[in-house]
Amino acid sequence: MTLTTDNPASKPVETRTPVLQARRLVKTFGQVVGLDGVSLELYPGEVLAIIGDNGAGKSTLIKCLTGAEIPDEGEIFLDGQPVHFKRPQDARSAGIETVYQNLAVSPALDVASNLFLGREERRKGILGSVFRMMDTKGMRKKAKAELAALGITTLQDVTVPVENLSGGQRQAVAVARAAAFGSKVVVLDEPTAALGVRESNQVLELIKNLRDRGIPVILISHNMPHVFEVADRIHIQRLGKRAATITPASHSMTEAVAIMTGAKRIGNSDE
Ligand SMILES: Nc1ncnc2c1ncn2[C@@H]1O[C@H](COP(=O)(O)OP(=O)(O)OP(=O)(O)O)[C@@H](O)[C@H]1O
Repeated sequence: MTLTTDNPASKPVETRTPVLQARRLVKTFGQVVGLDGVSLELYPGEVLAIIGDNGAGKSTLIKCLTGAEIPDEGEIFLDGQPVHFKRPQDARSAGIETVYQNLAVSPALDVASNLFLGREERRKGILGSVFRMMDTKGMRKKAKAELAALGITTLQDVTVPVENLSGGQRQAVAVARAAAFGSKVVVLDEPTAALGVRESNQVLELIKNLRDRGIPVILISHNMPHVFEVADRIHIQRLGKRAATITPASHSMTEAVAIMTGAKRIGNSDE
């Protein structure tokens, strides 16, 4: 990490280019202000958590970053270049993969088919080009390799329909799908919300593996212990603004909650 301390306020200044950056995003819904000038930076090799009370603007922020909403004002940069996503497919094509809580997997399809959903590979030669036959064997082999690379050991058989898997295993498939195929950024919306303790721990390990493989992660979560376990930095949303960006080392969970609710204010907010 490149940090300098020679700015007037003698606060550390980040000199690296963020992988993904938002500058002063504004999004209104009629009279309701969803985002009120929010900035965010995601740096290479980090897990950035976004926390905030209900209605603080977490989902709206993520939607703007992933093409599901178009901000009214503000700018978004990917690898330092301005981007203007009009729909989720634009963000996906640019390498931003999002795993939403509910629509993450197709239950009737097997693990390998889910990993390759929308990117199916055809057989070589005339069987693929004319008869449009899928390269099922090849995709299964690659799916296994991808799961192994992510350290996912709970999915031995990639031919099992996803509806037969546990909640944690399904989430692992969804995350693996987002992480595969050279994605630049993975956004996870409440990935542990519906999971038990053991399954949550597996997903948290998976998030750490993604980061260790060089894929930065944005994690939205209401679960403070999970956030404090995996996040390198924590962006706190409050009333449509960034109230602060902290780290698990700089602040306690109690302080994070106090900032979230407005009981405590600190210097680096956009408010
Ligand atoms: N499509 C929409 N139409 C109208 N208002 C909306 C819409 N989407 C979000 N809002 C409003 O914008 C504000 C921010 O909502 P948002 O869903 O981003 O918050 P959140 O932090 O994700 O909350 P939660 O934790 O409850 O999911 C809220 O006041 C919400 O009611």
